[in-house]
Amino acid sequence: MNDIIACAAAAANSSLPTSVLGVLHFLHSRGRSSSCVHTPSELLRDFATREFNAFLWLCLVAVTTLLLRRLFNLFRLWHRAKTIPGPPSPSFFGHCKLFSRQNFTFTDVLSESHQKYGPIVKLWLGPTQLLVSVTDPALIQEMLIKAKDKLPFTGKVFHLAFGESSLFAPSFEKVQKRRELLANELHERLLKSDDVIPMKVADFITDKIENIRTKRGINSRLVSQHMAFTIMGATFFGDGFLASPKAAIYEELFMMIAKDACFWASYNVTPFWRHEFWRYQCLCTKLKCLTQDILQHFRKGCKLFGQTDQDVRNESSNKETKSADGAQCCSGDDFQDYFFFRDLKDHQDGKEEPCGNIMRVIFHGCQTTSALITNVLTRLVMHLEIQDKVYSEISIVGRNPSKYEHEDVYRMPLLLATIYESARLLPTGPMLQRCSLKHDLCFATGLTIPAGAVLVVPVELVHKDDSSWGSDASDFNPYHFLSTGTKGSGSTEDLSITGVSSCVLNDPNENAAFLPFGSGTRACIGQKFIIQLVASVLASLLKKYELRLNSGSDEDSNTTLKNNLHQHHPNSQILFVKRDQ
Ligand code: HEM
Repeated sequence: MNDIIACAAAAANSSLPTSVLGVLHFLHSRGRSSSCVHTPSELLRDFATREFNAFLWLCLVAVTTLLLRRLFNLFRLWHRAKTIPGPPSPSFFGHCKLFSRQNFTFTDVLSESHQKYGPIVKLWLGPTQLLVSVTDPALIQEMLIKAKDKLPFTGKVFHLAFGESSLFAPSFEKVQKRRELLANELHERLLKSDDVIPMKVADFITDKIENIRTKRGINSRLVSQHMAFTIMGATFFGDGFLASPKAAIYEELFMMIAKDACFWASYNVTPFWRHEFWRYQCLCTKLKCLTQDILQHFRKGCKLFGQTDQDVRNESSNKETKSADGAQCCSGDDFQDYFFFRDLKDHQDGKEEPCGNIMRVIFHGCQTTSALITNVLTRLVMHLEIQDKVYSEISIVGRNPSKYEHEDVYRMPLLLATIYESARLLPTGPMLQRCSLKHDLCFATGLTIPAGAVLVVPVELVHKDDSSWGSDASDFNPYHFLSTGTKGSGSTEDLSITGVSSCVLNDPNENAAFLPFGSGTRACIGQKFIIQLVASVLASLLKKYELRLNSGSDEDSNTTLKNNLHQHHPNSQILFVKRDQ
């Protein structure tokens, strides 16, 4: 024993860990007090058992505290939710079974509940998951301003396809800076007088339509996808990009990824064991490399895109960067001077994918814009009287072009109203979703929504609510966005031909029940920008072509929800009939 003590003393002077000293002290005290003699190994085992028991006790206390806290939160949630009206929960598992009832969608369940219980209802998605749906415009406005976060799984589609990035992230703190930068950039572009992207984009699209026009017409979804991609591509890579052979590859890759993105994100556990998943991941990597490749050329003033195909091939082969055929992508440092990265060096956390944000925005912009254009085209071919009036409006404005042609769209109230009305009747996203994970949400009315509840706005119900839109809320009527006034341009005589003579476009965002672009803290920042571009492109198209529904295609305007986007179903074939000019 003396050896052991000597050892301990030596250790005390050295840097032995204190736990070892503890063992030695323990052995020493045991050796002195116990009458029976234990071997050191027995003593060590005894000590280890006690330590292990202590550890188990600690774990037990920690887990019990955690569970008690959860239980406390659960009771708090149940107690606070009591004040919110809603159908009684049919079982411990909540209302989930209701949603799986055949031919009964989530919106149907919400619609039924709202009719019965008023503009704010709760539904239990499970014993611990509370969903609160709001349809009252004033409450919605307040809620969308106060609840800044989205659910933790929001953006999984983007994350899986494009890696770690800040835009579209659940936490507002994380997206805030990027939102501001992108919004400023888009705003600057709108103000730039020499930015004639809309005209070039429109020319490019008309050329394409000329090439793919057949006697049977063009599939509306296909042409809309192409228009949306052209708009987004020109916006982020410059209009020279459109003429590049890489544009077609890029578009194809994007469409392939868009088709499967929601499917792979729907897995709770990412299916690493499936070959198809790895094939999808491979496509995503190719897209990433191609984006970097294109951006690198963008940095050099987009000269590449004005060059011949041969130049493109030569230049590419000299580069370390490989294109869509796979392999190595260039480093994020190469893009530091691209506007998306400007001023962001201080905010980059190092984990972000260099092109993640651009791919996210292009993806979101393409998906939503193409859904909106399909929707507008379908409305125009189904309401020829409106198409004729829009055409008259375009012709009149065209006779007196403004200083910058792309500003002319602001002198076409009926065209803009048609776009807004199409977005109202078929919003691209059926639901806005928010949450406040940490704090209860207190409304001016005194209502409190407990922290942790999922907040949703069933946009379609709000958009078709008679109390906000009148008795014809479900009908297509662009005049919902127009009011009679004295503003407008062109001669009164001319404008009276259009039937919208003294009509003025109301600011759609003044109506709290208009939410295709969301509202509040996390509202879409691309709204103004995309409306202007879509209107410009449509004006150029309608000036050149009369749109007709191919008699063979189905006029049924049933809608489906695909990849979280509303779509007309079945797809209409549109004839682009050339006008005499
Ligand atoms: C017709 C086209 C578009 C529609 C219908 C649309 C719709 C939406 C909607 C509904 C949201 C969510 C808003 C909310 O939760 O309150 C959103 C978010 C967003 N949109 Fe759009 N969008 C469109 C085009 C664009 C474009 C062209 C851009 C950029 C160039 C853009 C950038 C964004 C961004 C960055 C967010 C994320 C905001 C955040 O997470 O904080 N959008 N958009």
